[in-house]
Amino acid sequence: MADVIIEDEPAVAADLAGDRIDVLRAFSANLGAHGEERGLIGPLEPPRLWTRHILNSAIMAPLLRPGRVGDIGTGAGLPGLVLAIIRPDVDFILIEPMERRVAWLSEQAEELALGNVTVLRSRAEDVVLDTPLDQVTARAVSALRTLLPLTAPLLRDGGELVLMKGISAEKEIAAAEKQLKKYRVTDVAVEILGEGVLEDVTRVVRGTVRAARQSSGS
Ligand SMILES: C[S@@+](CC[C@H](N)C(=O)[O-])C[C@H]1O[C@@H](n2cnc3c(N)ncnc32)[C@H](O)[C@@H]1O
Repeated sequence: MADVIIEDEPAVAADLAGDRIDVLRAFSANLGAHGEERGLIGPLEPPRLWTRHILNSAIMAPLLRPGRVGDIGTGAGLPGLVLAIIRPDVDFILIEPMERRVAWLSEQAEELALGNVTVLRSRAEDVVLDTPLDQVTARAVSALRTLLPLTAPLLRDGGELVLMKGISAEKEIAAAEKQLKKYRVTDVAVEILGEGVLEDVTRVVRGTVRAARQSSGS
Protein backbone atom coordinates (compact mmCIF):
# COMPACT_ATOMS: atom_id res chain seq x y z
CA MET A 1 0.00 0.00 0.00
CA ALA A 2 2.95 2.28 -0.62
CA ASP A 3 1.11 4.66 -2.91
CA VAL A 4 -1.86 5.58 -0.72
CA ILE A 5 -2.00 9.33 -1.28
CA ILE A 6 -5.45 10.29 -0.11
CA GLU A 7 -5.13 11.63 3.41
CA ASP A 8 -8.48 10.41 4.65
CA GLU A 9 -8.27 6.96 3.04
CA PRO A 10 -8.93 5.10 6.32
CA ALA A 11 -12.11 7.14 6.81
CA VAL A 12 -13.28 6.45 3.24
CA ALA A 13 -12.60 2.76 3.61
CA ALA A 14 -14.38 2.60 6.95
CA ASP A 15 -17.37 4.50 5.52
CA LEU A 16 -17.64 2.04 2.66
CA ALA A 17 -16.96 -1.19 4.48
CA GLY A 18 -18.26 -0.48 8.00
CA ASP A 19 -17.73 -3.48 10.26
CA ARG A 20 -16.56 -5.52 7.24
CA ILE A 21 -13.35 -3.52 6.95
CA ASP A 22 -11.16 -6.25 8.49
CA VAL A 23 -12.47 -8.84 6.02
CA LEU A 24 -11.87 -6.43 3.15
CA ARG A 25 -8.31 -5.81 4.33
CA ALA A 26 -7.75 -9.57 4.67
CA PHE A 27 -8.86 -10.09 1.05
CA SER A 28 -6.61 -7.27 -0.13
CA ALA A 29 -3.66 -8.77 1.78
CA ASN A 30 -4.33 -12.24 0.31
CA LEU A 31 -4.49 -10.85 -3.22
CA GLY A 32 -1.37 -8.78 -2.66
CA ALA A 33 0.52 -11.80 -1.31
CA HIS A 34 -0.58 -14.42 -3.87
CA GLY A 35 -2.13 -12.60 -6.83
CA GLU A 36 0.96 -12.24 -8.94
CA GLU A 37 2.34 -15.78 -8.43
CA ARG A 38 -1.13 -17.19 -9.25
CA GLY A 39 -1.41 -15.13 -12.42
CA LEU A 40 -4.34 -13.06 -11.16
CA ILE A 41 -2.79 -9.59 -11.23
CA GLY A 42 0.14 -7.96 -12.99
CA PRO A 43 3.48 -7.19 -11.30
CA LEU A 44 2.69 -3.48 -10.99
CA GLU A 45 -0.57 -3.98 -9.16
CA PRO A 46 0.32 -5.08 -5.57
CA PRO A 47 1.32 -1.59 -4.31
CA ARG A 48 -1.85 0.02 -5.64
CA LEU A 49 -4.30 -2.79 -4.98
CA TRP A 50 -6.08 -1.08 -2.13
CA THR A 51 -6.57 2.36 -3.67
CA ARG A 52 -6.90 1.60 -7.36
CA HIS A 53 -8.75 -1.71 -7.27
CA ILE A 54 -10.35 -2.51 -3.90
CA LEU A 55 -11.71 0.94 -3.02
CA ASN A 56 -12.72 1.66 -6.63
CA SER A 57 -14.81 -1.51 -6.51
CA ALA A 58 -16.09 -0.90 -2.97
CA ILE A 59 -17.45 2.53 -3.89
CA MET A 60 -20.19 0.77 -5.89
CA ALA A 61 -21.60 -1.01 -2.82
CA PRO A 62 -24.36 1.55 -2.08
CA LEU A 63 -25.75 1.06 -5.62
CA LEU A 64 -26.70 -2.54 -4.86
CA ARG A 65 -30.11 -3.55 -3.56
CA PRO A 66 -30.82 -6.55 -1.36
CA GLY A 67 -31.44 -9.42 -3.77
CA ARG A 68 -29.36 -11.45 -6.27
CA VAL A 69 -26.46 -9.89 -8.11
CA GLY A 70 -24.31 -11.52 -10.78
CA ASP A 71 -20.74 -10.32 -11.37
CA ILE A 72 -19.49 -11.23 -14.83
CA GLY A 73 -15.80 -11.98 -15.35
CA THR A 74 -14.85 -11.54 -11.68
CA GLY A 75 -11.23 -12.52 -12.28
CA ALA A 76 -9.23 -11.94 -9.10
CA GLY A 77 -12.39 -10.77 -7.28
CA LEU A 78 -13.17 -7.34 -8.71
CA PRO A 79 -15.68 -6.06 -8.12
CA GLY A 80 -17.73 -9.14 -7.13
CA LEU A 81 -15.82 -10.47 -4.14
CA VAL A 82 -15.17 -6.99 -2.75
CA LEU A 83 -18.89 -6.16 -2.98
CA ALA A 84 -19.86 -9.51 -1.45
CA ILE A 85 -17.63 -8.75 1.55
CA ILE A 86 -19.24 -5.35 2.13
CA ARG A 87 -22.82 -6.37 1.36
CA PRO A 88 -23.65 -9.59 3.25
CA ASP A 89 -27.33 -8.75 2.66
CA VAL A 90 -26.91 -9.39 -1.09
CA ASP A 91 -26.44 -12.83 -2.71
CA PHE A 92 -23.68 -12.87 -5.32
CA ILE A 93 -23.07 -15.22 -8.23
CA LEU A 94 -19.52 -14.76 -9.50
CA ILE A 95 -19.39 -15.92 -13.13
CA GLU A 96 -15.89 -16.60 -14.40
CA PRO A 97 -14.72 -19.10 -17.05
CA MET A 98 -11.00 -19.47 -16.15
CA GLU A 99 -10.21 -22.43 -13.91
CA ARG A 100 -7.43 -20.85 -11.84
CA ARG A 101 -9.51 -17.72 -11.21
CA VAL A 102 -12.51 -19.84 -10.20
CA ALA A 103 -10.25 -21.80 -7.80
CA TRP A 104 -9.01 -18.54 -6.26
CA LEU A 105 -12.51 -17.10 -5.87
CA SER A 106 -13.81 -20.31 -4.25
CA GLU A 107 -10.85 -20.46 -1.85
CA GLN A 108 -11.28 -16.83 -0.84
CA ALA A 109 -15.04 -17.18 -0.35
CA GLU A 110 -14.35 -20.10 1.97
CA GLU A 111 -11.40 -18.56 3.84
CA LEU A 112 -13.28 -15.29 4.40
CA ALA A 113 -16.48 -17.17 5.35
CA LEU A 114 -18.62 -15.48 2.71
CA GLY A 115 -21.92 -17.33 2.92
CA ASN A 116 -23.46 -15.05 0.28
CA VAL A 117 -21.17 -16.12 -2.61
CA THR A 118 -21.66 -18.76 -5.30
CA VAL A 119 -18.84 -19.17 -7.81
CA LEU A 120 -19.91 -20.41 -11.23
CA ARG A 121 -17.33 -21.59 -13.75
CA SER A 122 -18.86 -20.52 -17.05
CA ARG A 123 -18.87 -17.95 -19.78
CA ALA A 124 -21.73 -15.56 -19.13
CA GLU A 125 -23.41 -16.35 -22.45
CA ASP A 126 -23.65 -20.04 -21.48
CA VAL A 127 -25.26 -19.44 -18.09
CA VAL A 128 -28.83 -20.64 -17.61
CA LEU A 129 -30.43 -19.46 -14.37
CA ASP A 130 -33.63 -20.77 -12.75
CA THR A 131 -34.42 -17.27 -11.54
CA PRO A 132 -33.17 -14.15 -13.31
CA LEU A 133 -30.98 -11.68 -11.43
CA ASP A 134 -31.86 -8.33 -9.89
CA GLN A 135 -28.59 -6.62 -10.84
CA VAL A 136 -25.47 -7.45 -12.84
CA THR A 137 -22.03 -5.92 -12.36
CA ALA A 138 -18.85 -6.22 -14.43
CA ARG A 139 -15.46 -4.54 -14.62
CA ALA A 140 -12.91 -4.64 -17.43
CA VAL A 141 -14.58 -7.46 -19.36
CA SER A 142 -15.33 -5.85 -22.74
CA ALA A 143 -16.72 -2.79 -24.49
CA LEU A 144 -20.37 -2.05 -23.70
CA ARG A 145 -21.69 -3.20 -27.08
CA THR A 146 -20.18 -6.68 -26.60
CA LEU A 147 -20.84 -6.72 -22.85
CA LEU A 148 -24.60 -6.21 -23.27
CA PRO A 149 -25.26 -9.65 -24.83
CA LEU A 150 -23.37 -11.23 -21.88
CA THR A 151 -25.15 -9.33 -19.13
CA ALA A 152 -28.65 -8.09 -20.08
CA PRO A 153 -30.15 -11.58 -20.74
CA LEU A 154 -29.37 -12.58 -17.13
CA LEU A 155 -31.63 -9.87 -15.66
CA ARG A 156 -35.29 -9.95 -14.71
CA ASP A 157 -37.75 -7.41 -16.03
CA GLY A 158 -36.76 -4.18 -14.25
CA GLY A 159 -33.32 -5.59 -13.36
CA GLU A 160 -30.34 -3.28 -13.53
CA LEU A 161 -26.92 -3.19 -15.17
CA VAL A 162 -24.21 -1.62 -12.99
CA LEU A 163 -21.13 -1.72 -15.19
CA MET A 164 -17.78 -0.19 -14.25
CA LYS A 165 -16.35 1.71 -17.18
CA GLY A 166 -13.43 3.95 -18.01
CA ILE A 167 -13.22 7.51 -19.20
CA SER A 168 -14.84 6.60 -22.54
CA ALA A 169 -18.10 5.45 -20.94
CA GLU A 170 -20.22 7.98 -22.88
CA LYS A 171 -18.59 6.97 -26.18
CA GLU A 172 -19.24 3.30 -25.40
CA ILE A 173 -22.90 4.10 -24.81
CA ALA A 174 -23.12 5.87 -28.18
CA ALA A 175 -21.40 2.92 -29.91
CA ALA A 176 -23.81 0.48 -28.27
CA GLU A 177 -27.02 2.19 -29.46
CA LYS A 178 -28.18 -0.85 -31.46
CA GLN A 179 -27.49 -3.36 -28.65
CA LEU A 180 -29.15 -1.13 -26.03
CA LYS A 181 -32.33 -1.19 -28.16
CA LYS A 182 -32.07 -4.93 -28.88
CA TYR A 183 -31.74 -5.80 -25.16
CA ARG A 184 -34.35 -3.19 -24.13
CA VAL A 185 -32.08 -1.24 -21.81
CA THR A 186 -33.66 2.04 -20.71
CA ASP A 187 -32.65 4.95 -18.46
CA VAL A 188 -29.00 4.56 -19.43
CA ALA A 189 -26.73 6.96 -17.56
CA VAL A 190 -23.14 7.34 -16.42
CA GLU A 191 -22.63 7.88 -12.72
CA ILE A 192 -19.32 9.14 -11.33
CA LEU A 193 -18.48 7.86 -7.86
CA GLY A 194 -15.76 8.83 -5.43
CA GLU A 195 -15.05 12.34 -6.75
CA GLY A 196 -12.76 14.16 -4.31
CA VAL A 197 -12.56 11.06 -2.18
CA LEU A 198 -10.78 8.38 -4.22
CA GLU A 199 -7.48 8.66 -6.04
CA ASP A 200 -9.29 7.75 -9.29
CA VAL A 201 -13.04 8.12 -9.68
CA THR A 202 -15.18 5.13 -10.60
CA ARG A 203 -17.48 5.50 -13.61
CA VAL A 204 -20.52 3.29 -13.69
CA VAL A 205 -22.91 2.79 -16.59
CA ARG A 206 -26.36 2.04 -15.20
CA GLY A 207 -29.38 0.93 -17.19
CA THR A 208 -32.66 -0.91 -16.59
CA VAL A 209 -33.72 -3.91 -18.65
CA ARG A 210 -37.35 -4.11 -19.73
CA ALA A 211 -38.89 -7.41 -20.78
CA ALA A 212 -40.39 -7.67 -24.27
CA ARG A 213 -44.11 -6.93 -24.20
CA GLN A 214 -46.27 -10.03 -24.79
CA SER A 215 -48.52 -9.73 -27.83
CA SER A 216 -52.22 -9.98 -26.90
CA GLY A 217 -52.61 -12.94 -29.28
CA SER A 218 -56.17 -11.97 -30.26
C1 LIG B 1 -9.50 -8.18 -17.73
S1 LIG B 1 -10.18 -9.39 -16.72
C2 LIG B 1 -11.01 -8.41 -15.50
C3 LIG B 1 -11.18 -9.16 -14.23
C4 LIG B 1 -11.85 -8.36 -13.11
N1 LIG B 1 -13.23 -8.08 -13.41
C5 LIG B 1 -11.08 -7.10 -12.83
O1 LIG B 1 -11.60 -6.01 -13.03
O2 LIG B 1 -9.94 -7.20 -12.39
C6 LIG B 1 -11.55 -10.02 -17.66
C7 LIG B 1 -12.21 -11.23 -17.03
O3 LIG B 1 -13.38 -11.58 -17.75
C8 LIG B 1 -13.42 -12.97 -17.93
N2 LIG B 1 -14.25 -13.23 -19.11
C9 LIG B 1 -13.87 -13.09 -20.41
N3 LIG B 1 -14.88 -13.43 -21.23
C10 LIG B 1 -15.92 -13.79 -20.42
C11 LIG B 1 -17.25 -14.27 -20.66
N4 LIG B 1 -17.69 -14.46 -21.91
N5 LIG B 1 -18.04 -14.53 -19.61
C12 LIG B 1 -17.59 -14.36 -18.34
N6 LIG B 1 -16.34 -13.92 -18.06
C13 LIG B 1 -15.51 -13.64 -19.08
C14 LIG B 1 -11.96 -13.38 -18.05
O4 LIG B 1 -11.73 -14.74 -17.77
C15 LIG B 1 -11.30 -12.45 -17.04
O5 LIG B 1 -11.25 -13.02 -15.75
